[in-house]
Amino acid sequence: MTESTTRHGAGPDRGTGAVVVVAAALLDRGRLLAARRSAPAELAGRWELPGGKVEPGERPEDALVRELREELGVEAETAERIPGEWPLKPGYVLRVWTARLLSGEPRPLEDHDELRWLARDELDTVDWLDQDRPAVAEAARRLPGVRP
Ligand SMILES: Nc1nc2c([nH]c(=O)n2[C@H]2C[C@H](O)[C@@H](COP(=O)(O)OP(=O)(O)OP(=O)(O)O)O2)c(=O)[nH]1
Repeated sequence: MTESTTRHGAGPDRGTGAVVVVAAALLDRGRLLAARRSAPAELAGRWELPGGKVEPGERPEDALVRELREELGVEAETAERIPGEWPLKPGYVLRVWTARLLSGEPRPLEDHDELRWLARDELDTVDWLDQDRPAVAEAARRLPGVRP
């Protein structure tokens, strides 16, 4: 483990050395949850999939359930890993799972100041972080299509 990953408390991926950020395509009633970041300054105001860094020794799916509990105050379960891995800032990669709500209504408790449930035809209405756009496009394929 490098000094920087120790300092941040996040676990590097054993294969690549990159810190894995796990994020949820939380799907409910045909919509996807988008979350607006409140910090850090360079990301504030942009929208993302809720999640966070995997801690050392933690399974990614467990990290995601924990992050959704901490950030949104909900119980959720992961469903399907969305194939692929997307680079974030140097040394960080994003992996995404679809997730289902088990209980609670998401609230922006940490890291976010607004949440929105978006249907497939509404996904372009928020300003996604550039690095999230490919993952969001993949997640969108799991949403029901627009009705004619
Ligand atoms: N959660 C999340 N983070 C993302 C996304 N896209 C993206 O670039 N990031 C960046 C923002 C942060 O630099 C990093 C994740 O950090 P975080 O602040 O959400 O993680 P965390 O909850 O574990 O935070 P902390 O313990 O460091 O406070 O990845 C995304 O879709 N979801």
